[in-house]
Amino acid sequence: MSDHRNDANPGAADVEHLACDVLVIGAGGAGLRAAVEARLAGKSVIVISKSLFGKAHTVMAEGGAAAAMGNVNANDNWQVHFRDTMRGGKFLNNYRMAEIHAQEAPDRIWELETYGALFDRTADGRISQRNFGGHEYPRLAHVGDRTGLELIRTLQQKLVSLQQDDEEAGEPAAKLQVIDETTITELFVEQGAVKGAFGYRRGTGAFMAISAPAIVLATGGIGRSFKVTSNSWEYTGDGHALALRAGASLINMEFIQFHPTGMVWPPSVRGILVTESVRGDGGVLKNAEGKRFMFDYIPEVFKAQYADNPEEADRWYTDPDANRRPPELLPRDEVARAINSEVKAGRGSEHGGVYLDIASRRSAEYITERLPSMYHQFKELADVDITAEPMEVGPTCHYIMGGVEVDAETAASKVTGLYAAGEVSGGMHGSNRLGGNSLSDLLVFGKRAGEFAAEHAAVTEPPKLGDDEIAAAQADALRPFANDGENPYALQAAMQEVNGRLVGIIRRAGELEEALTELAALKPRIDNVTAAGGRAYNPGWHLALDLRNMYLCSVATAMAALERDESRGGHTREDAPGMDPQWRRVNLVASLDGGELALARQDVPSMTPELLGLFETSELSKYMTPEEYRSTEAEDA
Ligand SMILES: Cc1cc2nc3c(=O)[nH]c(=O)nc-3n(C[C@H](O)[C@H](O)[C@H](O)COP(=O)(O)OP(=O)(O)OC[C@H]3O[C@@H](n4cnc5c(N)ncnc54)[C@H](O)[C@@H]3O)c2cc1C
Repeated sequence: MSDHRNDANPGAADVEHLACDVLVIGAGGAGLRAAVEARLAGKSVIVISKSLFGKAHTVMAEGGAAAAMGNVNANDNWQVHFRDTMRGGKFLNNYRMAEIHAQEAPDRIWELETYGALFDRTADGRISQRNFGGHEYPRLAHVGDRTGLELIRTLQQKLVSLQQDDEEAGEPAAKLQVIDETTITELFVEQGAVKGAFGYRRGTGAFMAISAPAIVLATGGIGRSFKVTSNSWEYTGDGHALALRAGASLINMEFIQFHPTGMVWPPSVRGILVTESVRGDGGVLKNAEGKRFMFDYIPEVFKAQYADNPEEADRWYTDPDANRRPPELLPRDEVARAINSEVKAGRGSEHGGVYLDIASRRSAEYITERLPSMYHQFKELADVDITAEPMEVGPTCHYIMGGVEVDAETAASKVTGLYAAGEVSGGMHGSNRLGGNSLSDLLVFGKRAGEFAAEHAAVTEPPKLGDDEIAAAQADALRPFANDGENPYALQAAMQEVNGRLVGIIRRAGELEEALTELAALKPRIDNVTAAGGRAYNPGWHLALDLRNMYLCSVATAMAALERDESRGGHTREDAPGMDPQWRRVNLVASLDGGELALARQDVPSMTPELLGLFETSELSKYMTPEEYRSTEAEDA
């Protein structure tokens, strides 16, 4: 290895140059599905991944992928899935995305089996589907509680098969390269269109510039901006920030999902996810007094669908058509708030959570067969045998509903040639995502992003990157070595502390203002963050570069959370409880204006009469203004 890689001041020659038709940033489900589609369209593709290939969040997904295949309950269909998704998102969803998602998810799941996936089966040999919060029927296609592993394994296998098809290039992977352990730090843009990206190899610190007329962002979420999170180290909002800096917009960044059940003990594992499948398969939540408390927290809008007594709730598992669902399976925002309230009222568990009990309700064989990863996770990390004793759980930052504003049909952002799919995109889930809807979202819109990125590349001249812009990106990446400020870990901890204390599950206007002031005070410190040592294997330097992305996302979230003075889905304002129908018509759109974040209000597009007709007027009236749902009645008539 040449010694330049430890040099904090290399010259412009120290940059590896690559080119392709479609550059995919991120190798989770969305990125890999996009890459498959773009390659199938005949385009050359490069996939970049910050972590090891195969180690994206998608691989961690446990519960399953939601798709209305109707295998377990024949009453299920795309219209019911669409309704559930809109209800879960409290009707703020981009309705067209929710419609496309519900319609196309079954095909994307079946297609995966043609790529080699094998989902668990029903007794009659069809793909099995399990219950999950907010889904009216069993809908999650799954492989035990390791569904994401099967998804990633299959997509990787498909990529490898596509790498074998290019004899003319001489090198099998020439037209479908995967470059892992590489972080993209900047996008190159000219006259409103993307033309490439800049990054560095994490192992060596070597720089890379890739020219491409079409780029798909598939970088996942922002969880690492919070201390207690189910997200792993690489989720620092890079794609969100890259999009902003390139001129794209982010919508609804105030909506962050705190999953109700993360581990709370021991401290070293706090935040690690406890899958919702535990509740889907019969687990119930109890407080320190042994009370099954969720019956006390069923909101008015959900009373028709959720049982108000344990007998009916338990009967639902064997006879879902004649009984209402257990309240433990309310959408995640409701359950997380309920747990928060129990703990606050002094009825929490020993370590500040509540109890999740499946041991007293299902046999040990059932638990170890249905939830093998959970069994091992608790045994190894907490020395708890979940077949014999309850788990201690509490809310953990899990998913961001906000993200890059995209066109529903094409996944295109506002910047020409820039597409976004998966968790980095916004709109699909409205104010709250239903469990299982992310894996299906990333398959449906990953495919679309790949398809339309390939289409754009086909009609666009290969771009050229200028030496000056590459040198500027390189100088930005090297700045932490020349700075004389603070350690990046201390700054990340400070930012996490502000977000956790002031922008968490329950928010108040005064605290959000305080958060914005405290974040602003962090800005010059982040600009002056210092990296010590050389460029090879230097996680401190990597974090120093990630910090500015976390900062932009944190400010966008706090600004939007302050502006939206109502409570909806993953945004709860103690000083503005309840949903306001006027706010249901508003998306908050963040963009950069002269380097500063600016927020604008934008109308939520109205649903078509056909889609509105899928709901009872009595339900629409809980979310919409009278003019909105009455105009529907008039159109229907
Ligand atoms: C523990 C856990 C369990 C979950 N269970 C479920 C479930 O059962 N069902 C469900 O629907 N959802 C589930 N989710 C959510 C779901 O897994 C994620 O939302 C989804 O996988 C995101 O997929 P993605 O393709 O958008 O991004 P990811 O899978 O998160 O992949 C992002 C990729 O981008 C790369 N990347 C990031 N930044 C950069 C950069 N700057 N440069 C280059 N590469 C970059 C990363 O390295 C990674 O390869 C779960 C999430 C977690 C954390």
